[in-house]
Amino acid sequence: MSRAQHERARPNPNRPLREDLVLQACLEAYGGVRREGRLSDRALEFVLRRKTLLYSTERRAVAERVYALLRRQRTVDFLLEHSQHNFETLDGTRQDVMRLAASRILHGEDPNYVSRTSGLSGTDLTVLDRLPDAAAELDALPDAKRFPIAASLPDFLAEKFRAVFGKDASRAAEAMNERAPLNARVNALKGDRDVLQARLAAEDVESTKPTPLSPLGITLETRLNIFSLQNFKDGWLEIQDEGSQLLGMLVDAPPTRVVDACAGAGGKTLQLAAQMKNRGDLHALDVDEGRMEDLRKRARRAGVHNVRTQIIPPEGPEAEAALAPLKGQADRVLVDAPCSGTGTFRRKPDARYRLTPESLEMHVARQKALLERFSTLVKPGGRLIYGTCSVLREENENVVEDFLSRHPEFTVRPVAEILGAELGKKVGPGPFMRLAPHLHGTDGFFGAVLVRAK
Ligand SMILES: C[S@@+](CC[C@H](N)C(=O)[O-])C[C@H]1O[C@@H](n2cnc3c(N)ncnc32)[C@H](O)[C@@H]1O
Repeated sequence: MSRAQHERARPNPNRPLREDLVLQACLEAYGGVRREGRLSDRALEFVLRRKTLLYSTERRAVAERVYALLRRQRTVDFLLEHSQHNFETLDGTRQDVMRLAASRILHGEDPNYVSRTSGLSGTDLTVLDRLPDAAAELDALPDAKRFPIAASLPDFLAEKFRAVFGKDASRAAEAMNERAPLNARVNALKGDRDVLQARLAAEDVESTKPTPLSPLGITLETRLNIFSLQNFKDGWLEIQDEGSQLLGMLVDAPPTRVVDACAGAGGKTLQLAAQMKNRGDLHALDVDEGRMEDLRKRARRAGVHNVRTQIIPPEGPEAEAALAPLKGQADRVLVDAPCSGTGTFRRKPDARYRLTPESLEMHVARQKALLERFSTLVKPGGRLIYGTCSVLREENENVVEDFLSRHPEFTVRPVAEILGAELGKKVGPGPFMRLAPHLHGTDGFFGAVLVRAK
């Protein structure tokens, strides 16, 4: 790294932001999501990689502002459309300048400062003065109309949130619109989290505290780039939400034969390898070659060497043939199924706008098919663990119930029997794990443990 690059990467919270550069980068990244259909993290990465002149504080501001707007996109559009009658006919860049400014005000920034720092030549920002009236209009709407707009959810999803959370739907959606904490899991192959906390303190990480539910987790607050920490490079920690850690804990993997059927980039695979104390056979399967490659890199960093990765075809006789050697062989099979991601809106705020009733149906059909296929790998007496990062019943309880109706050889094992009564009660109620940000501070996760008769 050159001295100039090092200087730019060094966080200095007292240096004023160069607002014109920040705004330009925000417009490019937000435009990439809204108009070119890019995923938010990819759009930001794409833009920020080229903005080599931005300081780290400015990069952070760009990411925060774009995410904040994506979280509140429907609300912001309502407010602007009701503050300026011709808003919808303005050119895209002007609209986005106004959206970014309105979102900053909505998130508590001083309106005068926002107006002063948001103007691109020719953009009239007097619209911002009328936002409070539009907000009052929104508040006055009947609840059924107000909720989807205030929560920035598509109508069909707002309805589903009501079905799941009832009178807590607003609180649940609000919590999904907060920034997620930065959580990590200690690599138990290296040591415990007290030791990790001490090591991070020695590396100048400002604050770490234990996560309340997962005994493996810490929440970090730091302006440093996690990936440049020596502890990260040495495999002491993995970035992983606390809810995801709890789902991993449900597997309770013995050091024998375990299958992680939708292993992806290996968030849970590495946790399972640690549960297995690096012994036995851990089969990590996925259809995505790129993610499997990431998994292999992460496994090397974590010092994991009981994992075998296998790319499998997504369906059809080839998929069945690829799985044949594992049929009836596994003590544990984790199906961490692809899903709507409704539990992870805090981290992927744009995901909600891509979801449709049709795509949800597609997820459900695939979840049922995956559970069916991978259940055949469980040996008698073994366990099938089904999980999603969705809060919707369609993808969770209903998929499990559908499976059980066709498979009397499987029965539900209450999660409290795996996690212990105290923790089990916190992640319940009922036999399944059902996590949500407003209740647990985690991402939304579902987990079910099914046991195959001997
Ligand atoms: C929720 S993600 C898994 C996350 C991962 N377990 C972790 O903890 O990081 C779901 C994964 O399922 C994979 N997948 C999709 N269809 C599949 C199939 N037919 N067989 C196996 N994996 C599949 C996707 O590629 C994706 O990586």
